[in-house]
Amino acid sequence: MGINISRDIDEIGDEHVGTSFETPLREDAFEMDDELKIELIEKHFKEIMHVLGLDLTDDSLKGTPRRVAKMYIQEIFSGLDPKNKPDAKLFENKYKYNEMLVEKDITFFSNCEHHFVPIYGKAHVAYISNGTVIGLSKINRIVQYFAKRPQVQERLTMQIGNELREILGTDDIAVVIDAHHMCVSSRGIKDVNSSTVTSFYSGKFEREENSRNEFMKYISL
Ligand SMILES: Nc1nc2c(ncn2[C@@H]2O[C@H](COP(=O)(O)OP(=O)(O)OP(=O)(O)O)[C@@H](O)[C@H]2O)c(=O)[nH]1
Ligand SMILES: [Zn+2]
Repeated sequence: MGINISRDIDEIGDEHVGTSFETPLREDAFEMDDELKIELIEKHFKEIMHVLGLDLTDDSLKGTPRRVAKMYIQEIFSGLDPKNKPDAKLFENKYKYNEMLVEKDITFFSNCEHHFVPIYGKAHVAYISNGTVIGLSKINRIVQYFAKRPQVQERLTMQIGNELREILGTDDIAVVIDAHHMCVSSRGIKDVNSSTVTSFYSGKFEREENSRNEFMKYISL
């Protein structure tokens, strides 16, 4: 495929201003297949290591550019590609369970889009059924899918909330994320104790303090 990555990077420019909670992606982001992406990242990561002065003939280092490239595409940034989006298995709410369902302490690992170092923490999610029920593990999978992108925590929170709202066909969704940013702890200000809390409330969770308080009680933040 004749994709010139240097040209593509130059064309991004400085003007891109995100207007929503969508991850800012180039329009042709999915024209490259995974193998080509891995080859290109390998090539460019090799150059970064070379510039750092590392000896790429060293036994332990020579496989690193490809390892990093595979890890980016197949693991830590796999959530950029919609083909990796989890199928959400839905069931009819036969038992007429009308209270909130809370899936809490969902551990996730993401990466900060400003520094490309880890963000890790817990997501807590609640919804009130509008006739359909989602398989529990699918909630965790949705969190993991959006975490596997370069992220800011605000956007991650909103992407999870919005996806659940669409899949479940209800506005009654709550998401709280409590996370550590290694760009804050391991470099820069080097604060190892602070964490960041973000929330998404819609429907009853937005309107009714009682619903929010009940959710808070369950996740005991
Ligand atoms: N709002 C928000 N900011 C984030 C998130 N992750 C990292 N940041 C911040 O993004 C900012 C980038 O600021 P810059 O001043 O361009 O980067 P920097 O010079 O490396 O800043 P320092 O981290 O203060 O050294 C930093 O303040 C980070 O703490 C996030 O999820 N949400
Ligand atoms: Zn950062």
